[in-house]
Amino acid sequence: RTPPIDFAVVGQQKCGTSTLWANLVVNPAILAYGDKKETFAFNGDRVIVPPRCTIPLETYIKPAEQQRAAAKRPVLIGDFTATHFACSCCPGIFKLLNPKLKVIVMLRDPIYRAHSRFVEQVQMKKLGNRGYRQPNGTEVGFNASRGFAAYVHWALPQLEGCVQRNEAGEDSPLGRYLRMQCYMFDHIFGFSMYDVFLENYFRHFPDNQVLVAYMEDMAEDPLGVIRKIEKHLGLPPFAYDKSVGSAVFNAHGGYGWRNASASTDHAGLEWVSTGPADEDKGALAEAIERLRAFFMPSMKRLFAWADEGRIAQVPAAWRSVYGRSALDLLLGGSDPDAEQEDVTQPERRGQASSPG
Ligand SMILES: Nc1ncnc2c1ncn2[C@@H]1O[C@H](COP(=O)(O)OS(=O)(=O)O)[C@@H](OP(=O)(O)O)[C@H]1O
Repeated sequence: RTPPIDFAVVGQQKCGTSTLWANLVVNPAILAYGDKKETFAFNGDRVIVPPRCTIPLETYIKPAEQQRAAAKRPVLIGDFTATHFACSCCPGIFKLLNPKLKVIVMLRDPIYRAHSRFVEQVQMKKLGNRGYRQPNGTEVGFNASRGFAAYVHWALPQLEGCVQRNEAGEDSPLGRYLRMQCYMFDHIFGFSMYDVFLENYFRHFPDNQVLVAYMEDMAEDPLGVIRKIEKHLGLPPFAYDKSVGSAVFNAHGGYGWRNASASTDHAGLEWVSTGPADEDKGALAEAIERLRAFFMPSMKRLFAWADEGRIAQVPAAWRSVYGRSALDLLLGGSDPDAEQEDVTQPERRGQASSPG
């Protein structure tokens, strides 16, 4: 039996997956499952615990088989649901569906990703509410008008508390699973804990079936990223239109998977204000420093995997932001190779512009 899907772009949510989808589906050798971006087949948009891995798989397999037959040409079918990354049971289901599945993970600076999701959820008036038929996530009860910095202080203690409570399991499979669930309850910060979710995929798939790409690289060299993906999928290079990379999809100010903004007038790495509370630069700087410390251990694991060749080399800016703690700097002195960025000034990070 031919597996229903050949590849899956599993996320991460808010890391440029819509742009990737819009660019890739131009290639006649590629079909998006169901001809749409998100299937949400095994995980929803927000806090879904447990995710939907118990759906009758037949309902997923049959439409894919029909789509393949209807194509009347050899195609690779891919599921582009960006929330399948932060999903405890998804890799297991995918492995069942296709043990040779090619997995693609797109990542982005974790603070920018979190901020992008925060802005989107505030603008869509969803932040702070409980999703339909979903359990209480970390955000529930938070008054979104209090701004990003306040959300950091609201959410991080909850995440840290959850992880601490479950640290007794240490490295046991149960301990790891419980800690992953902590992060699944917060689609703002928890979903940026990339190492935990990547490790979950590595537990089910060999390294060479998992390609990790970066939004920062896509912003700089879109065709370069597409070529890497084609290679990963075993496809020859396709002659894309010159317009590839000239648009950014699903960006703030123009949400929608099919909604394109010109990349010349829109930088994806942009710090956006959601209201008066976000104008307090001191509070923002303190919150960002807290986030940097929060993500640092996770990011250092990614750096180690990149150095071991398990994943592609991370964007250089990540190392200067997350590579060294204040203590490292104090004890180790300055690193002449690492350009130190002042992460307390969000407008100086990447191509960010000043809040407000
Ligand atoms: N090429 C390129 N360069 C820079 N930035 C880019 C690019 N492509 C996508 N983006 C930014 O990615 C964010 C949308 O990510 P997703 O499409 O994965 O979002 S979603 O999960 O489908 O909701 C969204 O970020 P924000 O605008 O900060 O919200 C996009 O602007």
